[in-house]
Amino acid sequence: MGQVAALSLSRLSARCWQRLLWPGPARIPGGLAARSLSSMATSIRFSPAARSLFDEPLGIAVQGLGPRQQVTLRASLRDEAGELFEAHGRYQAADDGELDLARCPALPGGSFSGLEPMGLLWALQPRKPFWRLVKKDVQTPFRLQLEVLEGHGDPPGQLLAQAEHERLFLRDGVRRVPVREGRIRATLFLPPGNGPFPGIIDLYGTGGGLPEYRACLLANYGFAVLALAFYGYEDLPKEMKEFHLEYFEEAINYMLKHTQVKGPGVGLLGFSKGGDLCLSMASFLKGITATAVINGSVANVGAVLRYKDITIPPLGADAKRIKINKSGIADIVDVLNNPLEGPNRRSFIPLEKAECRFLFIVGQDDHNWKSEFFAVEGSKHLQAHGKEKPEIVCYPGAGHYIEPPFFPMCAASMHLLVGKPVMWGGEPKAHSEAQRDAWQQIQAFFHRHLNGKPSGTTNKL
Ligand SMILES: CCCCCCCC/C=C/CCCCCCCC(=O)SCCNC(=O)CCNC(=O)[C@H](O)C(C)(C)COP(=O)(O)OP(=O)(O)OC[C@H]1O[C@@H](n2cnc3c(N)ncnc32)[C@H](O)[C@@H]1OP(=O)(O)O
Repeated sequence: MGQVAALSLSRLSARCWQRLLWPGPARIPGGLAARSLSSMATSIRFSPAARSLFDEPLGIAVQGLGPRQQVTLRASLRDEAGELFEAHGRYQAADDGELDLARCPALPGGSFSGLEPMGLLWALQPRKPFWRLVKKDVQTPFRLQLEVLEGHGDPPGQLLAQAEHERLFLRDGVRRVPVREGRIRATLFLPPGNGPFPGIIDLYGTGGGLPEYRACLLANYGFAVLALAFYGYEDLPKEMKEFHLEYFEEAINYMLKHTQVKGPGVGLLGFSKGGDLCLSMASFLKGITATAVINGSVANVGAVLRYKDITIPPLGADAKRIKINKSGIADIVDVLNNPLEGPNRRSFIPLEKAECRFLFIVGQDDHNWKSEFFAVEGSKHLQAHGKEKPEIVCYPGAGHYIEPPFFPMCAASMHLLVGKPVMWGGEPKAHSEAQRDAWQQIQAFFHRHLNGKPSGTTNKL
């Protein structure tokens, strides 16, 4: 093995491989031999070294650069559909030839600028228009590729170093249990050990399928989390026409009967359409202690809701209120009718019937609908009926798709109800900061309200 390889190998950490590419002999006047290897071997250091959880910060540093050398760092990953997501940052090494993203600001001209240690992740953007980063198989990691390129040119200069890092979804010991009990179509994530653990039911919105990634990331923090499908999955209804709360009631009872789920009640976490379903569950069903809604509606939307002899119609909408933004993409923020006006009030969810605590997470630049208006009106409604004031956390500059930390912001994608791409809103940096804070707020809310009683006093259904 050549000297370069030997030198390179000596730098390899046990768990983090990197392929040093011999940059070729330095073009030194007079054709002299290349500079000493040590000055040529650039290396990348991740912390943690080889793998980390997707929602955890990742330390990134580059060593072996020249004093104040200008380089471009290019991050990329391919999702499970093979679609490429990329981001790059322009940097200048310190006087000692080290570049630590925690201490060194990105210069203008990249995907982001300023001191952004995680910018290479949250600024990832797809080559395919209207594509969103989702993780379908949470048992495998995303493989993050990082390249260090000479200079700030476009196209960039020669490759100085590259490395790979795995971004995981399941912490060691967290169990993934498919649930096909009765009509329930779900996946339960259980922390290591026997529990019992505070239980949460996690609902995404319009789109069908069974997104598991938020549920499993949450289970990494000690919750038993049930990712619940409710249409467009296996033998569930194919379309969003009507929902029966009895299906969701079955999921609550499944959780409260589970030996590893702590009673007396579960938490609900709902995003978008999943949010108003959680609010309806909280209003009509028993066994719910805490409900967190991310950019949800306080009116039933998109499909008829039924429970026993009760029917809540979907809030009306008017396609004429669809705007087209300067990029030619649909903006549906005004499409829904006002649930406080006239017959639309029949769609307002009777939150006053709920016996749980509420948390509303709001992206103030949400363009799917008026999430802040919904949260404020929900709060007024609860207080007007003598109920506890809900927690409302608003994030300026955050759009509709508030996901777990470091998911890149999706500015626009196909809205399966509208049948065309829509803009979701948000500004990437503000949206990323909102995701990090919201994730902490949600965990704290559930720990506060689900861990209230010692586990010995639980009374299950
Ligand atoms: C001009 C018409 C006017 C109409 C007037 C307006 C009337 C209607 C308006 C009413 C007002 C609003 C009422 C209700 C609003 C509801 C609010 C919301 O919920 S907004 C959406 C929130 N989204 C989510 O919560 C995500 C939910 N889940 C999913 O998206 C999916 O589970 C999944 C993508 C994570 C995976 O699903 P799966 O079924 O496995 O995916 P599949 O490969 O079958 O793809 C299905 C379909 O989904 C799209 N898709 C898939 N992957 C991606 C991706 N990575 N990025 C972007 N889009 C993706 C894609 O379109 C797929 O369809 P294809 O035909 O295969 O392209």
